[in-house]
Amino acid sequence: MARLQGPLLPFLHPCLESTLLRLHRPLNLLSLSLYPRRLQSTESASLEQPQTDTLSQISHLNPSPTDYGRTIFADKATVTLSAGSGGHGCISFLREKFIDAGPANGGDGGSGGSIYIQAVRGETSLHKLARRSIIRAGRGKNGQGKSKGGTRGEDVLVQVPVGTFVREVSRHDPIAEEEENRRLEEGSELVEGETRGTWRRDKWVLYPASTPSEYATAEFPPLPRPRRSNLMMAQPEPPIELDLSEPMEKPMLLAAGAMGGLGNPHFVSSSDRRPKFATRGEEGMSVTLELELKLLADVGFVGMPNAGKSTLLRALSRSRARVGDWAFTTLQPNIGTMVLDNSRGRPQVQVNRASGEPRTQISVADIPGLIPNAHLDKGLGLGFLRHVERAQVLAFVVDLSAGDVVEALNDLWKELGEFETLRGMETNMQTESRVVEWKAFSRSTSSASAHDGTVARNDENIIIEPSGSKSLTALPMAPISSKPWFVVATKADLEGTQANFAKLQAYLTALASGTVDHPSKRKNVWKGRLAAIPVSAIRGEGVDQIPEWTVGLLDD
Ligand SMILES: Nc1nc2c(ncn2[C@@H]2O[C@H](COP(=O)(O)OP(=O)(O)OP(=O)(O)O)[C@@H](O)[C@H]2O)c(=O)[nH]1
Ligand SMILES: [Mg+2]
Repeated sequence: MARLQGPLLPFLHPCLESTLLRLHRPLNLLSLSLYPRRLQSTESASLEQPQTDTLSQISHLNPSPTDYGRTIFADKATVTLSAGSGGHGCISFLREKFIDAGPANGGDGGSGGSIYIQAVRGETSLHKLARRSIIRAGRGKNGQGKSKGGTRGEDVLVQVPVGTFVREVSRHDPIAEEEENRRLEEGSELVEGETRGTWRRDKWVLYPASTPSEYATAEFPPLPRPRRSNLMMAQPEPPIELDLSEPMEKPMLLAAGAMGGLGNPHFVSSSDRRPKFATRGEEGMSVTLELELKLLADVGFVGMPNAGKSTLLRALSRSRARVGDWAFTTLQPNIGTMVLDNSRGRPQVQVNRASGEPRTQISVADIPGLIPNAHLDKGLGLGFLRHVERAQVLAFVVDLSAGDVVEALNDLWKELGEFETLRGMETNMQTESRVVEWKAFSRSTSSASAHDGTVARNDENIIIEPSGSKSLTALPMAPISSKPWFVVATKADLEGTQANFAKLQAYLTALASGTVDHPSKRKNVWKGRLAAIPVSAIRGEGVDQIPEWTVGLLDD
């Protein structure tokens, strides 16, 4: 029998194979009961399909604290994008049989690579950019002999989540600087013995194997003007400020690569038939940008620690957010995706009323828990509240088993209201510190300051906003109280939660009719239809209503 074992056995002895399988089956079952973890593996799947499905469903919604996917998240990033420099021009001469000193045939250098940006669905965080402080596009290759131009440098595409705001912090544009230098030089008088255009020896390349002394004494013609590629015309006007709130079909140019240097045929003249120099490629520009996620997700879960937000996210999406029965299990937002499903495994297409874009999914953010006095930076504090501002619709997740839900909802709203008040004060202080005001300012200073800051004139006051300070102001966000919201009352599977839910419903009815004040204590609050959805996230019951309700609010 031992000799008969092997991969060919089923082909050679099909009758033996089936008997062997029958013999082995009880053994397999035994090993499964010894290692319960393997119940979810493929072996058991083929044996008892329906039971495994329920088991994996249960383990997905009630996982052990160690069963989670690590989330890496960053909502801000500062990166310096450096466009590729051009390759150098080449110094070469034609050489063939019977032609030992032919004409110049050095190729031009290739232009540098450019940097593009594209907002795409599927990206949810800026962490990939946050850990890279510099992004460089490829340098153009140098020109070669036989009039071969250098190849272009490699382009770089930066993909960011939809809802990213991009602002320029600073830029270094060598071509603009050189043009400015030339302008100043042309305006000045020539010093005796100086010839124009040769002042930048470092812009030239000499033939290979030339010595430094030859380089120092070589005579160069006037340096050609710095060249800008046609692509540079498509660059956004500085300072860059982009609100990428929609997915982009095509990437957008941010920084175009610099032009390559000129090969030696460009410098052939009647006096110098065989020029032994070429120009270096232009230096690529670099621009430092601050990227910030303005829109985190379509729906944001707001709740006390341990309310069951992460479990709810697991029930709504395929997220593997960490769940644990202690406070602050979640420290970074987890973003999940709810697929708008017609229950037949095919996404349902709904048209987004605002943009006309087809909508097949909704992104959901499970935000860390909020505790009383979070607005004073307690718990995860202000960092957390920033995420709430970035959701389009808020879902207040309240635990039906943890005391009075109406009180919990009021506490949550109180924190949000206090945060908004603080936020307003902060914005005012920021504006005040940035704006320096002079009364009866003389007009002559305006042109000088236009170079390094912006000048605005309102009647007799002139306000100068110094651009020297690199910190950008906080992004303007929609007020939290103006966002559509609803309540998800979770843990409805637990005993005695019905009365609590009834109380919540009565409160929302009173709120809608205006008999009680809005819990945020703010004016201009959102006045839509209020709803409380009872769910048991751990059993995955009642959660189907959430996508439907959210789409309604998003389209409102
Ligand atoms: N019975 C019951 N328990 C639940 C339900 N949802 C969550 N839990 C339990 O509540 C505990 C906390 O759940 P989490 O999902 O981690 O709560 P969270 O709001 O994300 O907590 P933090 O991340 O710490 O803010 C876990 O032990 C869950 O198993 C539910 O619907 N029913
Ligand atoms: Mg959590």
